[in-house]
Amino acid sequence: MAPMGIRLSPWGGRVLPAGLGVLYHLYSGFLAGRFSLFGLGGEPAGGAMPGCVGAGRSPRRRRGEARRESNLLHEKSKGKTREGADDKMTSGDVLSNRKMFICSRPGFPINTEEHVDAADQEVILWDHKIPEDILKQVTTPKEVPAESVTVWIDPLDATQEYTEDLRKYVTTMVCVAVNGKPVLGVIHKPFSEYTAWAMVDGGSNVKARSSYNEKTPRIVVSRSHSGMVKQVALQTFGNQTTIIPAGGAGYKVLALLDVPDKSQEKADLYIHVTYIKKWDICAGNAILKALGGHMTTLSGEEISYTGSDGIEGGLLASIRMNHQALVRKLPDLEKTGHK
Ligand SMILES: Nc1ncnc2c1ncn2[C@@H]1O[C@H](COP(=O)(O)O)[C@@H](OP(=O)(O)O)[C@H]1O
Ligand SMILES: [Mg+2]
Repeated sequence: MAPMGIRLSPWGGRVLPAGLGVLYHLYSGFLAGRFSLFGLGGEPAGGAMPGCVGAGRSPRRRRGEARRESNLLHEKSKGKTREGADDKMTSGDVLSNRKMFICSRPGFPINTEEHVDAADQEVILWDHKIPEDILKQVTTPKEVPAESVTVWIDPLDATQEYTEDLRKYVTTMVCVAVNGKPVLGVIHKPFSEYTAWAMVDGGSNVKARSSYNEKTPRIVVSRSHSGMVKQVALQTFGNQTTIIPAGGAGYKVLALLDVPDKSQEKADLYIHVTYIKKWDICAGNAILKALGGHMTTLSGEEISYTGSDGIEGGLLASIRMNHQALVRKLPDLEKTGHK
């Protein structure tokens, strides 16, 4: 098939093809290729690029890796979080955001972490072919009205850790929500080239582990936006509980799953107590939901992926556990002053 532009208008309001398009890019090496260019700081390898697949395998990728080794990240602060931490951004965030936005531009509202110039006319070429291994997994195609779809993109999760060269925490994420409910999530680890995806009532390439420790769980928490999470975890589950500080919301959801990547730590629960943005959590929420798990606020409310960018009520993620029983165990953060 001749290469086509990335505009997905031919797909109309069908969420399945839009989601599969995202998967296509991940599997084709697109994101890995773009990520390797993060150190370049200037123009990404666009223009004559033969397509998303080619980008993943080009000599530019090797040059980009060399630059990454030299630490040319063009790090800056976008401002402060509510808790006063630097809200960091690098050229990696910007370049990844631009490529993911353009490559996913389907005519739906897209919420991305970084700003995209509306006048940016770059065209990414791809042939709209979905690999067989993905197609055969998606068992129940769905058609939904375009107005009900929102897409959330986190072009580089764990930016703080990326600036510290803690690459194992870094992911890129895409999520499709329908009527605010997370339906399709993709979490990609560009530095180990591992991708997890799952679609609610559809397919997945990742599963839950066979057992979890509900009584004295290992709890994965933020290392850079922790707030009072350790106190909350220990107060709820006792001093025997193991706390695993880690970067990135994508990494922390993967910690709950059966992920073959060697650099991935394993945990039984993911708890976050401070404010967090929806592009950080939508993909993980969709994957957990598709696999029978849960991601809610700390008071057990479902998170709606429409409207505001962030959530105030903290986060509890679990799989193969009695989620509502866990919610009941947690203290009321407003009352205990742990917020
Ligand atoms: N209090 C807060 N305010 C704003 N963003 C927050 C936050 N707590 C966590 N996040 C964001 O959520 C993601 C996971 O955080 P953490 O690693 O601390 O668990 C990071 O996303 P980015 O790296 O995409 O900015 C981080 O910036
Ligand atoms: Mg993020």
